[in-house]
Amino acid sequence: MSGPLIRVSHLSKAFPASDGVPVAAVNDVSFEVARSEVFGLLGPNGAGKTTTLRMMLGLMQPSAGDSTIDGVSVAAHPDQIKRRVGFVSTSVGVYQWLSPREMLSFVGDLYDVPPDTVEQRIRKLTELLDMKSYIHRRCGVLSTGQKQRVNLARALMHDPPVMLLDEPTRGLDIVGSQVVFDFIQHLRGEGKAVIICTHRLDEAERFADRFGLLHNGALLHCGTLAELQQETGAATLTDMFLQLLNEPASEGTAS
Ligand SMILES: Nc1ncnc2c1ncn2[C@@H]1O[C@H](COP(=O)(O)OP(=O)(O)OP(=O)(O)O)[C@@H](O)[C@H]1O
Repeated sequence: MSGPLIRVSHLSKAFPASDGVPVAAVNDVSFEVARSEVFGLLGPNGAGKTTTLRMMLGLMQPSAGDSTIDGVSVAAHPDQIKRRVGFVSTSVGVYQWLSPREMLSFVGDLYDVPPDTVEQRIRKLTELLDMKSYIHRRCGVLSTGQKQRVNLARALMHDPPVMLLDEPTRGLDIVGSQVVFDFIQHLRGEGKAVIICTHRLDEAERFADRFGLLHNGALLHCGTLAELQQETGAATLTDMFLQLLNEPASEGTAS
């Protein structure tokens, strides 16, 4: 289908708070991501990144707005979203007692991928992510970097058009991080639409095509690095953020 693979429109989430004033975790956020495009959704702690991803995945009901993945609305068809999205997060664990091979095969079954295709994909992903030496080892004994490779492979087993990555390099060394960057390049080459949430602004600057800067639930800036530089007058994403953080907080509570 043509048009952006991801369309987030006027997405909002307010949480009730103990003092009675609701917290606007996400406030009227809209953006789009095209095929083969990598979008960096960036923001300091508590900016609303994870809440945005959770709503996009259909794991949390928005207070307002909607998001569509490959033309399918999460509000109308939450059950159809998971087939269209791969999700990588450091908090999504691997199954301790299964080997990467068994786990990938299990995930393929879960998504009704035909057995021949499951085998093909396991072979391809094992090669792509260089997992051959530990593909039969129990996941529980793998290193953090090896587990993350299994997680990346798992997210691609059902070959979704869209990939969401939440802090994919957290806890990884320079080699592990490079594996993630290469994986992102691979996704781009495969025509996926990719969203990455990260605090590593230096990394984001290297691999993302466009950026959305979230602060207190609001998307304050959205565009390419050149566009953001022009808009904010700052040279780097880090400088842009320092500038944002120094602005008086006007958001944060729902109206
Ligand atoms: N279930 C919840 N109930 C109440 N408040 C919540 C809930 N989930 C998130 N929040 C609040 O919403 C705001 C946004 O949280 P969110 O986890 O989306 O931020 P984030 O940008 O992912 O932060 P971080 O980078 O620290 O992971 C925070 O103020 C958080 O405390």
